[in-house]
Amino acid sequence: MRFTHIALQNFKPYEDAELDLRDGVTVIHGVNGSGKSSLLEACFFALYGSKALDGTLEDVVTTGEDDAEITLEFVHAGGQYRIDRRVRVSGDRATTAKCVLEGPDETIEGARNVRKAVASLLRMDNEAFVNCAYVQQGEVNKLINATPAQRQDMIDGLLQLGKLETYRERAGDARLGVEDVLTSKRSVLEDVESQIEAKEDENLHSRLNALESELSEVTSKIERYEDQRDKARQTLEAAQSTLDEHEEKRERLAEVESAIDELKAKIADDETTRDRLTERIRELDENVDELDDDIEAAVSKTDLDEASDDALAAARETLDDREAEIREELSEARTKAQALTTQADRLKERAEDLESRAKEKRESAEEDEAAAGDAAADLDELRETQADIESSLASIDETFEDAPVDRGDAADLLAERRDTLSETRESLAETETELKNARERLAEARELRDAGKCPECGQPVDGSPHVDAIAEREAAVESLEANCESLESKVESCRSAVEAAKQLEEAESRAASLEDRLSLAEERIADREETVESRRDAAETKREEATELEADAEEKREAAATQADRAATVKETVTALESDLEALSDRRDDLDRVESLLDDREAAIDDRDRLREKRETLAEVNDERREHLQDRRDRRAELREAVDEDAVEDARSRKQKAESYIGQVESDVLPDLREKRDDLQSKIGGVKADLERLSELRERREELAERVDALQSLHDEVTDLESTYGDLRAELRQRNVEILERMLNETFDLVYGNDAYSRIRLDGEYGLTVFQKDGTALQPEQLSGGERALFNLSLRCAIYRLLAEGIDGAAPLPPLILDEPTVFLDDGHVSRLVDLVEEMQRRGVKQILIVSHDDELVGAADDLVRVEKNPTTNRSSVERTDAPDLQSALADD
Ligand SMILES: Nc1ncnc2c1ncn2[C@@H]1O[C@H](COP(=O)(O)OP(=O)(O)OP(=O)(O)O)[C@@H](O)[C@H]1O
Ligand SMILES: [Zn+2]
Repeated sequence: MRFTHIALQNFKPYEDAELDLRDGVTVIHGVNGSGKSSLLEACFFALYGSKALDGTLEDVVTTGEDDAEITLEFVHAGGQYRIDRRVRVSGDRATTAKCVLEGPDETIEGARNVRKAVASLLRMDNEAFVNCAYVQQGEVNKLINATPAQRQDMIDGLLQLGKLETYRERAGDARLGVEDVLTSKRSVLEDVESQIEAKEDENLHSRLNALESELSEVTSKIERYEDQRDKARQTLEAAQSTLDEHEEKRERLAEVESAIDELKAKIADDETTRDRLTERIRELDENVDELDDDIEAAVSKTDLDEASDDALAAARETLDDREAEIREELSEARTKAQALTTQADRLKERAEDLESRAKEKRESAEEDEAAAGDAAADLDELRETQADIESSLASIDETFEDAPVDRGDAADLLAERRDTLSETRESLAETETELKNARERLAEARELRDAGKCPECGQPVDGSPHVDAIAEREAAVESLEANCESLESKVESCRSAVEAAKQLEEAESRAASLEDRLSLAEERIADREETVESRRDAAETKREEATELEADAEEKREAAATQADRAATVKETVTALESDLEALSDRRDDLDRVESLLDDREAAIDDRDRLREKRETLAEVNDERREHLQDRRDRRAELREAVDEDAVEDARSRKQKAESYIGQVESDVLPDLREKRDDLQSKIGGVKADLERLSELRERREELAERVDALQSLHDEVTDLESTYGDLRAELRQRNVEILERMLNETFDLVYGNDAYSRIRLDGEYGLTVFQKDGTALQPEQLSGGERALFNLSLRCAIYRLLAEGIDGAAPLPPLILDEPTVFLDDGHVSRLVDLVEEMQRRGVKQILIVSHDDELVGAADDLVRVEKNPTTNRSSVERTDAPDLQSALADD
């Protein structure tokens, strides 16, 4: 197995690192803390995950980062493999977010699964890996200080000898299991044997014979008694049938007698009924006579010729015709009365409607009249207002007769005069300023002159060439003062002119508003005049309309009265016709009475005839009954003779005797015998079952004996197997111990080469002893630090070789990894270490990874890898230094 590539991201000090690993010796170098050990740890972690860590999972993630990723590629047994792991930190916990092993045949996911797969590929778990292939920094004493038992476990584990122990234990378990079964089967067999003995002691066959002969005796007794009993039953039955026969005859006699009684009673009954019928017939005859009288009286009330159905029908037809006529007339009269009443009502309604409309018109006329009155009053007021406004306007117009402008131009005049006033004021102000300046200049000139200087230029002067200047300035002042005065008076006159124009303007605007009011008043006057006229006209028209409507209403009322009168006349006709109908109904009632009397009479006659017939029938029936009665009496005489009392007595005593015999046999003798028989039968059944059980037990004994023999031989085999596994392991271990001891001695000689020690002994229990030349034994712990380091290296390399040779290339071992192996070594021993590395290579170790600063080891490298840490970012990087540059790289170091 060889690593081919490792890639890291945020693993411990690494930010982003990638490295191809090749065959041969790779030396990783760099200063302390640059990240060399971390690179090896990364390989180990990639293979085994958290189990490969001393610390916790979050330690592998670069402090301050959330994710770390590690990818390791390797070849193994000719296949390419790749492991990807990602660790994620969240909060203060880290978890494996991804873990995948891609192999040539399958892809495995999940940290546990990947770890198991790696352990089975390499045939070593993480512990075995550090014990064999990966010599960690500072772990010099681990194997030296271990107890022999720990060493034994470790080396047995690496050599898979532990499996033989497992098999031996399993064989042991199997042996114990077989022993358990064997013991229990044996005790069952003993139990069965003692049961057989007990059964054989019981003499089962002779007991069976005795019981069977007793049973046959009892059975024949039972048969005899049952025979006797059956005979008694026959006797009993014969007696019983004699008794039954007599009983039946007696019953029949009783029946005949009661039939005779019944017949007699019925005959008497029917005779009574016949008497009653005769009486009833007589009553009905009388009833018919009475009805005849009634019919005659009823007919006389009608105009019937005779009391017959035909005469009745004819009379009814006449009545029906008459009724039809009356009803027709009646319906006509009713319709007409209804029509007239309706007309009268309508006319009355119409008259009322017209009257109310006339009333409305009159009321409306009143309202119009009142409105006209109001308008007329308004009109008076408005005319007064009009006159007032007109006189005000006239007085304003008078004002304008003397004015410089006409009404309408006063506003313009005012504006014009105001402009003139302000212009004049401006001129005045300018002139005043000029005057002030002139006065100042005059004063200056006078001061200069008084100081004897030129008033013009201020230079001292002789004579008075500039006196003229002062006179000019005085004249200017005077003229300006005169201008001021005239302007002031002009301002005054302008101001009063403005005042006058203002008054005119005010009068003008007042006149405008008066004119507006005047035109408004005129409009309203016109409006009121129109209202007065139109409302008065309207009132007149409405009154005329009202008069017309009232006349119309009067007419309608008269027409209504006429129709009401005519309706009353027709209603009288209706009443008369209705009383005619009533009279007809009376006559119909008379006819009904005659008819019902005729019906009664017919019914009475029918009744009488029916009763007569019934009376006849009864007489016939009674005659028949009397004949039957005679028959029954004859039969009774016969039956009385047939009953024989002596025979009955004899049968009775025979029956009694038979009954008592049967009772005794059935209730005492037979049950006893049967019980005895059942008891015997069940005893025989018991003995037979015992015999069967005995033969079963004998069969079971055979089976058990066979099974016990088989278990015994199985037990012997399993015991053999158990001891074979134990022997085999001891033998193999002994062989391995011998080889390991040889290899250890070879390696130790190679790396130490000191004359003080003669050899190292590894005993069967993996105890280690070092012998000095003089034969004194030393424990490895007693060696010096450097010696222990060399001893440890020798032991590791020996184990590695043992495995590599023992496994015979079937599963090539992982690379040999040494972290700082030179720490305790002096220069001479470093050279020997180089020899050891070369020797290992010669012996077929394909890939060796060494972390070291040592120049000599660096020199022995096929490949040199340099690890550096950026001092500012504190992140490590890794770089391969190719062989040609090796020397120069070393020179810099
Ligand atoms: N989780 C982490 N995040 C960042 N840096 C870390 C982390 N864990 C360790 N380191 C840093 O990595 C460095 C340790 O690296 P390592 O032990 O590989 O150094 P080394 O080159 O083997 O040193 P030496 O020669 O002293 O053995 C230390 O500087 C440490 O601060
Ligand atoms: Zn280190």
